Amino acid sequence: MGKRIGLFGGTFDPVHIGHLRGALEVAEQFGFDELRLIPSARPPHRDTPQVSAAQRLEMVQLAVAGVAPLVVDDRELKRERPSWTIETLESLRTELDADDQLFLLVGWDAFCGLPSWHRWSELLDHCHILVLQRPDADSEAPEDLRDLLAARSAVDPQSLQGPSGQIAFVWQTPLAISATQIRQLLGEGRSVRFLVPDAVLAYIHAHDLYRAPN
Ligand SMILES: Nc1ncnc2c1ncn2[C@@H]1O[C@H](COP(=O)(O)OP(=O)(O)OP(=O)(O)O)[C@@H](O)[C@H]1O
Ligand SMILES: O=C(O)c1ccc[n+]([C@@H]2O[C@H](COP(=O)([O-])O)[C@@H](O)[C@H]2O)c1
Repeated sequence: MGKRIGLFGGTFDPVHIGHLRGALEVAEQFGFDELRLIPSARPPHRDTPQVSAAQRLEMVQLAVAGVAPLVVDDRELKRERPSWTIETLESLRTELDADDQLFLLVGWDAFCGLPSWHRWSELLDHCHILVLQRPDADSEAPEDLRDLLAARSAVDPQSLQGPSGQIAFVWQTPLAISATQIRQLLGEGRSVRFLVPDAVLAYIHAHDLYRAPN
């Protein structure tokens, strides 16, 4: 039987417990052999992050060290172009067996933007998509996703068959935490303890990240 591999891409500016708790819960529900967190080097649809890709990567590495099955995949940092997910999937597929199942985790807000992703109609050729709820997000799917949802949604997330091709909505503890909130708190000189792992907190302070310019 093929492996079950989860993928969770993000800007992770910085990684926080909304990402980490969701990732771990989904990994347990789906029995993933591994769940790869993939920091974007150059996120396609947003301004350049405040913190370098290398530092965002280091924070993700600190956050998941020793927390199986979460691991870090740094392939997007090695590409000299926007971090398009379709290219990440294509590159992963060249390393895997044909029957390995890939599950791309995306938060609801990211999922709603799917039709604007590079070559988006090809994504499901390579993976299943698992959508994580975000308590702070709107609940209506955009018009241009309705046909896809009607054709590809699985009623029971545990019933996803084959290496790719379906969409499922998954439950995880709702945590209304965002990296934006964390950057804002730090910019105001306030604490982000318990919103990020202690090792990430220590890294942020050691490198003086996200402080408002004097
Ligand atoms: N609290 C959360 N619960 C569930 N999914 C989340 C949560 N925070 C982020 N995500 C998802 O994680 C992925 C990466 O998110 P990202 O790194 O942009 O974090 P963010 O908190 O949304 O950042 P920002 O506030 O800077 O936009 C996206 O698919 C996003 O929807
Ligand atoms: O491939 C694309 O065109 C694309 C467009 C927007 C976002 N993504 C990916 O979606 C993930 C979440 O993005 P973000 O901006 O919310 O951190 C991250 O892995 C991005 O690389 C991908």
